[in-house]
Amino acid sequence: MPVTSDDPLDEVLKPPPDETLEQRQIRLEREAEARRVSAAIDASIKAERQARRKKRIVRLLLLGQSESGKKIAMSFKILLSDRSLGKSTTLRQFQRLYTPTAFREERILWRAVIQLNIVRSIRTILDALSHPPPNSPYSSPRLRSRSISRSRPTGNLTNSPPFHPVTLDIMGNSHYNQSNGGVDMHFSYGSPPQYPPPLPPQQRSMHYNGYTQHDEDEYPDSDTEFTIANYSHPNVPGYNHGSPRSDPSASSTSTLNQTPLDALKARLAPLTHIEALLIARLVPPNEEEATHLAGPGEYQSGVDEVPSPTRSHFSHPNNQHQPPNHNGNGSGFSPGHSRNSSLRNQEIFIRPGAGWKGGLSRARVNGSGNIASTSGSSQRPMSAGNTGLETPDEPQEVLHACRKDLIQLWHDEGVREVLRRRKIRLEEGSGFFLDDLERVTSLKYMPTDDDVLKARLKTVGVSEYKFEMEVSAGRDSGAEWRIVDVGGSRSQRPTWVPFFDDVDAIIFLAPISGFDQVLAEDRTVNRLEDSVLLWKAVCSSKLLANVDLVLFLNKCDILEKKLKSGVRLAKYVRSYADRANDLDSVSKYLRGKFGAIHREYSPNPRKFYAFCTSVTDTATTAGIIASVRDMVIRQHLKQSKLL
Ligand SMILES: Nc1nc2c(ncn2[C@@H]2O[C@H](COP(=O)(O)OP(=O)(O)OP(=O)(O)O)[C@@H](O)[C@H]2O)c(=O)[nH]1
Ligand SMILES: [Mg+2]
Repeated sequence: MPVTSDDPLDEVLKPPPDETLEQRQIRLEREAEARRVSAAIDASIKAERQARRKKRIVRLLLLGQSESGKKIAMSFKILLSDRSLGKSTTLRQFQRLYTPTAFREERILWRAVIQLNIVRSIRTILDALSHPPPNSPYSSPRLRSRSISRSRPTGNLTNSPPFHPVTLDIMGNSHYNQSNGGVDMHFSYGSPPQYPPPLPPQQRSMHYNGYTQHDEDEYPDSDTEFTIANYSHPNVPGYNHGSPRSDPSASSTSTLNQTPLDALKARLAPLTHIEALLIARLVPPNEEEATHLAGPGEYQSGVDEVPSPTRSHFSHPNNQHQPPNHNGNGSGFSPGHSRNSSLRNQEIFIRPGAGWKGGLSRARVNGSGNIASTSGSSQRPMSAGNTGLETPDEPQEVLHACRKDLIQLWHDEGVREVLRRRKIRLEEGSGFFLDDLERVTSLKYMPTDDDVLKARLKTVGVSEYKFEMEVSAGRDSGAEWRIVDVGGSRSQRPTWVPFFDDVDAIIFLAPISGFDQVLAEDRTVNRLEDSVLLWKAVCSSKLLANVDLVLFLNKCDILEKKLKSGVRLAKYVRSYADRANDLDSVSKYLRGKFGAIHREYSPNPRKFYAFCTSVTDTATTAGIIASVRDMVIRQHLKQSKLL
């Protein structure tokens, strides 16, 4: 009696009813061969699985996803609050340390980013010169009156942003609340900010008072009271403006007259073309979003704190004031293409991954090279090298041709005065290369390691970078690292959630130098406060309850400069009171605060590791990254019961 089966495949696969002996023989041989191949595949899969088990995979998530976790994997995530605080720089540090060859070979690709950083800095200066503050150098009567009319306070708050008690969820989304109590992420402000602020600048503050205030000592409680000042700095002469003579190549520190200045601006007009060219090179053609042009506020931290009239011009597309252009009294820059001019405000960004590098690489090797793969050890750009003898490209040639004017502009005393009055502190911001113009505009310029770490390219999205350790690191040698980098701005934070799963450790970066600045995306929120809130959210997350947290209190180098220049933390964090205003005391205090939050908000007790970092500093960061790596590996091995 024939055996019946429910499987429709049986019907299809069964031998034909009129099969001859010869056909049967062939069929059986084929089936035997298929079984042999299948067994070989099974064996190979098994061997691969065993090999993967033996091979350690270190997953470093810059707020990104680890893999399934089925295999024995070292995985930890780097969680970074806010934007521009060093996630991508930390990633680059890992690459520099553990895949130095790949890092070196890719340095040339960063030249385009650095060129764009320079062009953007220059545009910031020229934009500022186009709208100089009243009675400052270069303010013609006409410009002066325009500037004054733009900068007058409105005298009423009808244009003020809504201002309510706010709850920040773990993703940084604000939820406005009617009440102020109960939930641990609530905080409130005592008074709304005035907007725009009155001129001339004067100290104005709003109070953040979300928690009970205590006197703190070495281990303060987690309640931090912030006073958010919208003017960040006292008018300390020379603050963050560097010395005009700091670049030995400076040809003069005199103030240009208006006419030579106009001539100089005209000579810099080709930078408009270069800017468009660089954007086209860096951004894939179909990435419409990423072609937005940056405005100054996005990459100079100095203006973030002041919602000045200049900023409001940049912030509101409908502002009556026309963007400057090279035909009028403008900066000499125009967007260089037909995009909406309001987009000039936005910082250029890339999707993470090496797509932009792939594009540049292809351009350089005429289509034959491609490093679109994110693997640091595979498919390197064929023409990349570290000889310093790279063929100069068009942007480099233009920058080289403009170098004297660029240097003169940057070292001009009148220009410095305008920047000072506008509170534009390029030196403090990201992607600052103007003190190195002589070097970086040379025709044979090859970015150094430090240059690559200093370069600024905003991240949007999530991407995993894989690389094999080139450098033997004890137990770590041969491990595969997977680092996921993400965009850190508030709008990007919802993309983090899926990556919270299956994590061994988190590195959280808090840019503590931002204590006197506000978020670009929400100018009612102090940057440090935002980090504190996000830290609380991460600590209290049940999803992450068993994950060890590592805290990087980052940008300590900028913090130190700020404190030394006379900016007092106590002005912004009232509970800091009359403690010493130096790096040691401030970092110790903030470390204590973050540690206390960690203790108070963690669902389960866990270890707390904190480091004061300047992740652009190669020497100090190397040691810190090595400690973190060892700690994570130890912890992982412990958990895997392999230790
Ligand atoms: N001086 C100083 N600059 C830093 C430090 N960390 C990062 N930077 C600079 O700050 C800028 C922003 O750093 P990124 O690493 O791009 O910031 P991010 O967190 O990836 O920012 P998004 O991509 O916007 O989320 C870069 O130009 C860095 O060189 C630091 O500790 N000190
Ligand atoms: Mg980034």
